[in-house]
Amino acid sequence: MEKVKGMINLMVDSASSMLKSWESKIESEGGIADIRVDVDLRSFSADVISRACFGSSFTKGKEIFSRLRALQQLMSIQGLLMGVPGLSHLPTKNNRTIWRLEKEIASLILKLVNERREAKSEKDLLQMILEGAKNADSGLENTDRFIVDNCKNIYFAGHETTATTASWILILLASHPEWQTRVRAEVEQVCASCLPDANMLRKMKTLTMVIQETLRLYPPAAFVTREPFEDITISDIRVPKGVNIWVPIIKLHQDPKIWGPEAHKFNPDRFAHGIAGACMAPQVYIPFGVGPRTCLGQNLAMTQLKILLSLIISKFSFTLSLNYRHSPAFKLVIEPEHGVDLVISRI
Ligand code: HEM
Repeated sequence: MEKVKGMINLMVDSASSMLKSWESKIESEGGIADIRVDVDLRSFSADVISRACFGSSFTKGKEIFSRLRALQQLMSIQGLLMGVPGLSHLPTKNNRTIWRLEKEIASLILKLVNERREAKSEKDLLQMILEGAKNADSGLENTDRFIVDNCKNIYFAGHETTATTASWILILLASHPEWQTRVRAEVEQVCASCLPDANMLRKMKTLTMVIQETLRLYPPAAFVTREPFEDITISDIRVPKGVNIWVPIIKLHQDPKIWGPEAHKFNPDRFAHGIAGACMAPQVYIPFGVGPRTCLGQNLAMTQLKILLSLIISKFSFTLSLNYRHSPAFKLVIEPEHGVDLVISRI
């Protein structure tokens, strides 16, 4: 969290430039505009992850992000078949495109890495990955693979999930104006027309509840996966060593036996007394996973979401556009299939 606090200014900076573009659009359209926001949210979170972890901007990583997005779309077509052994080695049209994209992403990342090696920059995540690779000392091919895999992981895990969560939050606030009003009142009271800082973010209780409830109903990561290293028994199910176990987060998050009869309803108040107060079994609330492999970036994501949302809500009011079609879809993350269109006006 201490490291994340040092990133707050760059997050405010990235969000502000996106919101300026919304302001100009609204002004040019006479005070109210229908804006497709999900693409902007993705660029915003890509910019934050590029600057926070890789010391470069979104513009520089743009080609990597666009190929990762194409890769994500292709891999989601395979859906649950993804875990079937051998399938990814068949030279189908999809697989051949996936292999091409993976090669291009790898060479773009290595290009970025070489520029960094020459520039000898500060100790950000990329620098730590490079040092880790040096220490592993396992031959050039393996070293490059270590670097590429780690960078790819952070690029993808760090921006799609956060951008998608921001999309779902805006959809839910647009369709629950009473919560929009409550969050706006809190932000106005806490920030008093100043830009948000770490201390202010800590005080945003209502906004935190809204984020928690959104992550309950629309957890972007659909599954947590595990592989047993030996034969195990869970309840009365025998799971042999090496079998992939997929835990569907959404089933746990919306089980009426755990969350009550209104489990499917958007009600951030259920988190008024924390996660333990919200349900019968707090260990099933796992939007960021669980245990030693829990999400590495959850503080970064929560901070980024609070900054973005507090800035949006203090400047704009919004409703769902008639162009919006509700269709949560599994595309490696659970995202709004047809994008997010909002009708936005200045306050
Ligand atoms: C709302 C945003 C996010 C959500 C919902 C989310 C969710 C998750 C989930 C469910 C896992 C799997 C955990 C497990 O298996 O127990 C995970 C892992 C991971 N996440 Fe996130 N994540 C988010 C944002 C981020 C960000 C911003 C970053 C990077 C800075 C990040 C980096 C990672 C990494 C590196 C892992 C793998 C950790 C490991 O295997 O040790 N995530 N995330």
